[in-house]
Amino acid sequence: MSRHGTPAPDRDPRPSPRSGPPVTPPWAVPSPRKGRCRGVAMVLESLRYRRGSLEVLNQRLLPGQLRYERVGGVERAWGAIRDMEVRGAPAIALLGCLSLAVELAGGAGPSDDLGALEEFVGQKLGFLLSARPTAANLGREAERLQTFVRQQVETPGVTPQQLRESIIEYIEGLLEKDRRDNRNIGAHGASDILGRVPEGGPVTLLTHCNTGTLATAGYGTALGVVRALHQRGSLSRVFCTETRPYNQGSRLSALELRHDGIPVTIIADSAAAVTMRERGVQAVVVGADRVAANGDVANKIGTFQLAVAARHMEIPFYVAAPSSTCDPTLASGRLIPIEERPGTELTQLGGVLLADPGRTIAPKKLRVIQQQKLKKRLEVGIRMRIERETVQRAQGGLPKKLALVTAPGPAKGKAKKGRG
Ligand SMILES: CSC[C@H]1O[C@H](OP(=O)(O)O)[C@H](O)[C@@H]1O
Repeated sequence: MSRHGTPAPDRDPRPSPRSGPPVTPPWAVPSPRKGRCRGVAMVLESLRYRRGSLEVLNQRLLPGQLRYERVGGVERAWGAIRDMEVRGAPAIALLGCLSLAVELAGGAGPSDDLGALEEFVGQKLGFLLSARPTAANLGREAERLQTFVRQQVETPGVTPQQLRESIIEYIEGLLEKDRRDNRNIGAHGASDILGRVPEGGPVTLLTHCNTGTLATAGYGTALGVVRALHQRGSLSRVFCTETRPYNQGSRLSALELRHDGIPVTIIADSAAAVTMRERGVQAVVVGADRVAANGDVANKIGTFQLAVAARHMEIPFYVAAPSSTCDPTLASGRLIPIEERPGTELTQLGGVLLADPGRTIAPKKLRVIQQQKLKKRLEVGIRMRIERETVQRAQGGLPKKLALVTAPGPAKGKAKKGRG
């Protein structure tokens, strides 16, 4: 009986749709020893490196299993990158370079000829670059490393052993640099967001994919902004898209945010626009795989529609990325190589068949245009595209002799087409 005297409705025996029975990943079951779970220290790191030894957290197994796997060299790193056991543009770059450092520490490569050692390094980096094409970071770091090696080779008196040592040290320095960069990105992003909201927050954000500790050496890029806001006491909540097909949002971002006690809610990808409108999202923050010279951004599939929805609702849209993600050699996003992934990533989930494996559009990276540049170009581009498509459809249904007045096309060389 309710307190109003009316009979209480029969209790629905099913778990509430809002919160089903919580299933804790077995590795995260608290153990009596403080700060540890089932004997595993509760620290989520994508890479564990000591000189001569490298282990990676196999992200394909998360959140069900927390398993670190040994990477003895470049070949294993290539496989881990291609199979997305380690993913995220900065983590890919770090894994590639560190796997080379491990090989060099183990004595691989020529030991008596500077030029031959330089060539060995170049070949290994070239091979690593073939694993996944879209993210810029590994390519940029490889370029910087090769410049460093050239300088060392040209330094009078340097021995092959010294060159080897200096390359290892250079690569080891990348880990700390990445963490530092991420903290700076987080601080700048947080300040900028807070500067735009009344009374400086707290703010509600929406993010896509995983750009956190697991995608970097630590702290994260877009999730670095989320972390910085949380540390300042200025984050109300972050909505995190599940990010099909590989679910980096629900499997990885939600995991690491909850792990750090940051208020996070997972939403279906298809709920993003309505969440922005109904749940008071004040900024969208995403990472990037590559940023072209004109500011075009390539990022996880689904980013473009978030940018369009944010623009429509006048919600600020941030792309958080380190300089190694920027590729000044490409004039525009149309030149960014876009990764094609197997269709099975869409039709299967953890080996379970979700769809008839007929024709699928393989999941791939998608280009978006940075919000700062969205203002006019995206708006005009979208409008013209809609107009063109409407006109084409209308023309298809018209008698041949009737003409339609069409909107002027984009100026030559300035056309901007979305992909994917
Ligand atoms: C700071 S991670 C950058 C980037 O990595 C993600 O892609 P993936 O999981 O395919 O490697 C996502 O696009 C992030 O924005």
